[in-house]
Amino acid sequence: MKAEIISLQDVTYTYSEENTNIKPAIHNVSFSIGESEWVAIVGHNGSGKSTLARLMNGLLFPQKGKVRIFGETLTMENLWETRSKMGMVFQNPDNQFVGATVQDDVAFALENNGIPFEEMVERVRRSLAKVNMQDFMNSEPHHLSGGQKQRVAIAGAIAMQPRILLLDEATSMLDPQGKEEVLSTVRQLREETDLTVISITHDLEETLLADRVIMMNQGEKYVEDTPKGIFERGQELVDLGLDLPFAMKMSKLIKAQGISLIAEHMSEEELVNDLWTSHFNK
Ligand SMILES: Nc1ncnc2c1ncn2[C@@H]1O[C@H](COP(=O)(O)OP(=O)(O)OP(=O)(O)O)[C@@H](O)[C@H]1O
Repeated sequence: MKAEIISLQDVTYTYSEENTNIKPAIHNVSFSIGESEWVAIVGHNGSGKSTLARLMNGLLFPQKGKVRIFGETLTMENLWETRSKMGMVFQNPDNQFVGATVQDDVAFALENNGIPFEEMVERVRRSLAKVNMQDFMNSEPHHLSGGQKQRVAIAGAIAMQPRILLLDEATSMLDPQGKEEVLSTVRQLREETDLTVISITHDLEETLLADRVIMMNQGEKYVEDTPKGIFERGQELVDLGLDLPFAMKMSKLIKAQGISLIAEHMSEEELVNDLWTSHFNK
C-alpha cells in the first residue's frame, strides 16, 4: 500500500458511557487507508458508518483506540489543522449550499480562510472546471439538479486543496442520473489528482468504483476486500441487510430462466456485453 493517510487502531466508541446497557456504536475497528486510494465504507442502517465518519473528522473521539491521520493521532490540539486537509460532502445537497450563486458557494470557505482575491478567483474557476460545472458559475442553487448541487459541493471541498475527500452518503438523495454524475466526477478527480477518497454509503452499487471496500455490520468491521471479492459473497450480502446491485439481481433472474451467463455481473455494462456476445451477436 502507498503511504498511510488515515488509520483506525482498535477503535471503540459508545454514545453513552454511563449506561452500560448501550452497545458500542463502533467496536474494536481497525483499518488503514493509503494515499490516493478510494475506499468505500458500506453497511446497512445503524451499522456504524456515520459514527466512523465523525471519528475520522474529529467530531467524536474514541473511548478506546486511536485515529491516526497523516501519521499523527487525532487530538483536540491538531484537529483544526487536520480538518483543513479533509474535504467533506454530506447527504443533503440543499443543506450544503451557502452561497447565492455557484461561484459564491465555492468561494465561501476560501474567503473565510483569507485566500487572496486573485487566487480565490482562480481556485473557484479551476475547481468548477474539475467537476464540469464551469458553465454554471452564475447560476442560483434552485436552478440546479441534485447531482449538479453535489458537484458544486465537491468543487467547494476541493477548492480548499484537501488531501482527503470524505463523501458521507453524498449520493443517497440523488436520482440515478445524479448518482452517476457524482460518481464519475469522483472517478475523474481520482484520475487527475492523488486525492484520497473515502465514500460512506449503504448502497453496494456505489462501491464498484472503489479500490477497496470496508464492510461494517453492527458496529464491527465485517470484512475488507476488493469490490469484486465483496460481490462474490452474493446471498451473504442480502442476509446482512444490503441490497444487491440491479445488474446482479437481473443476472440471477436471467439465469433462473435457464439463460447462461458467464457470471453474475456487478455492472449493467458487463451484463449487456455478456448477453450481447453470448446470445445475440451470433
Ligand atoms: N447521537 C447518537 N446518540 C446515541 N446513539 C447514536 C447516535 N448516533 C448513532 N447512534 C447509534 O449508534 C449506532 C450506529 O449508528 P450510525 O448512525 O453510526 O450508523 P449508520 O450505519 O451511519 O446508520 P444510518 O445509515 O442509519 O445513519 C446505532 O445503533 C445508532 O442508533
